[in-house]
Amino acid sequence: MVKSEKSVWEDCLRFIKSQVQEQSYKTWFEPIKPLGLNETTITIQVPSQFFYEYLEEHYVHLLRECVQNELGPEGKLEYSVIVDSGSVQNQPYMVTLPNQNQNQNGKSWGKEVVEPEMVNPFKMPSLDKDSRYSNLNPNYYFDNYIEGDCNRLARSAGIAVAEKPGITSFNPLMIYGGVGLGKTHLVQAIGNKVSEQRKDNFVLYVSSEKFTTQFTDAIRNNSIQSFTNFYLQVDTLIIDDVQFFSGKEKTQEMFFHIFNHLHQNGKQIIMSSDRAPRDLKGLQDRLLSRFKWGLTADLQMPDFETRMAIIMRKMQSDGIYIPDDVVEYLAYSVDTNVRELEGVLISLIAHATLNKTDIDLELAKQTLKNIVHDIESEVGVDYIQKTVGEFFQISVEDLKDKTRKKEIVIARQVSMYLCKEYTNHSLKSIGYHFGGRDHSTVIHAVQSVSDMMDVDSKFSNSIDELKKKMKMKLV
Ligand SMILES: Nc1ncnc2c1ncn2[C@@H]1O[C@H](COP(=O)(O)OP(=O)(O)OP(=O)(O)O)[C@@H](O)[C@H]1O
Repeated sequence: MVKSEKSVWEDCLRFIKSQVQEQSYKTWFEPIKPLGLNETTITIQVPSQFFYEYLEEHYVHLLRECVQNELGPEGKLEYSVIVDSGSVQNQPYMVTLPNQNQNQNGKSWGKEVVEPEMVNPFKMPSLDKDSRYSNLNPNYYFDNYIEGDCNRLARSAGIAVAEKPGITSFNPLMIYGGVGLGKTHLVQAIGNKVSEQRKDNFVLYVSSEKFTTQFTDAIRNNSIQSFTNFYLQVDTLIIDDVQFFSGKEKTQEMFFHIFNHLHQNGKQIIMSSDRAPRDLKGLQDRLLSRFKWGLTADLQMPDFETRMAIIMRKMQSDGIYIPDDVVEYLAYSVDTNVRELEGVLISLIAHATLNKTDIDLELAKQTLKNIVHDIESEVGVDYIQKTVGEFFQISVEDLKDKTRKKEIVIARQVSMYLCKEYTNHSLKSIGYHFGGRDHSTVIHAVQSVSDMMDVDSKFSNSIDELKKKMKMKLV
C-alpha cells in the first residue's frame, strides 16, 4: 500500500520522539507540517528560515535517519520555508537535504531543485547552458543588505554594476573590508540581481580558494583546457577573498589570463578582499594594477543606527519579535562585526525558544555575557568603571549620572578615555554606558584627559597607575 506524506511523517515523528527530549520535540518537530510525498522525497513545511537552519544544524543526522528508514537509502527531505512577505522572496523556499552532510549549496528556489555540488567544474564535459551553475546563495540580495554610511559607496556601486554589468566604468569592482562586514553578501547580491534581470548572463560566484583548488586539480587531471574554457564563458565573474591568491604564482597567472580575456570582452568582474589592494602582499604587480582599473570601495563596521536596522530586518524575516530596548542593547553592545551580531541574535532566540521564555533585556545580558569576550575575563566597561570609581572614591552610579561636579566629571572622563584605549567599543557605545551620552562627549573626554596628562604630571601618574591595573587584568 502506498503511504501518504502524513503517515510517513507520523512514523518519522514517532522515531524522533524516541530520540530527543520532550521539550525539543515540542519546539522543533511539532510545528512541522508534511506537505507532500514524491517517491523518495518528502516535503515538510517549517515556519521560518531560522527554524530551517536550526534543524539543519542540530538534527540533520536524525532527520536523515528517519527519512531513510521510511523511504529507503534514496530517501530525501525537502523543506518549504515560509518566507516573510516583506522580502522579495514571496514564493515557498525549497531546500533539498542531500543524502550526505548538508552543504550550503544544496539550496535552491521554488520547485527547481539544483544541486550545484553535483556539477564538477573541471570535468565539465559539456559547456552548454545547462551545465552552467552560479553558486549564488539566494538569501543574499540588496533588499536585505541594509544601507548605512559604512557601505553606501560599495552598495550603490554594486547596484549600478548589477544593472549594467560590464558597461559601467566600475570594472572590475573591488570590495574590501574586515571580517564579517558583508563582503560576500554584497557581491552575491550583485550576482543575484544580474541573474534575475538577465537570464542569459552567465554569472559565476567562486571563492579564490575554490578557484585555486579547481586550478590545481585541473593541472593534475590534465584538464586545463576545459578549466580555461569554462571560465572564459562567464559573463559576470565574482571572485571572493582574493587575498587568498597571495603567494600562489601559477594561480595568479591563470587568473590574470582569464581576467584580461573577460575584461577585453566587456564582461564584468567583481572581487572582494579582506584588505585594500595596496595592502595585498604576495600579489603580482600586474594583477594588482588591474584590480585598480575600476572602482575600489570599502566596507566599514555599521554604526549604531545601521546595526539597529540590521537586527530589525533580521527579526522581521525570521518572524520573531524582540522588544525595542533589547534591540538597542544588542546594537550598542556588539560593535565588532555583523556576523558576530547575528551570532548573538541566534543564540538569544535559541535560548528563548529552548527555555520557553520571552526575550527580554535580562536574557539578552545573560546571553551576551557568555559570548562577548569583553566581559569579566578581559577589561570591559564595567571593570573600568569599577576600578576608576574605587581609585577616585566615586560610585559607579555617579560616573553614569548627569552630575557636573568637577571631581566626578574628571573621573568620568578618565573612565571614557580608558574605555577607548582598552575595549573594542565604539565612541557611541562608550557614551551609552555613561548614561547615554553621545559620541562627541566621549571625543571631548579623551582629548581633555590627553591634554591634562601633558601639563599635569601628578594626573599623568594616576593614569599610568590605572593603566597598569588594566594591563594586569589583561595578562
Ligand atoms: N549591511 C548589512 N545588512 C544586512 N546584513 C548584513 C550586512 N552586512 C553584513 N551582513 C550579514 O552579516 C553576515 C556576514 O557577512 P558576510 O559573510 O558577507 O561577511 P564577509 O565580509 O564576507 O566575511 P568574511 O571576511 O569572513 O568572508 C552575513 O550573514 C550577512 O548577511
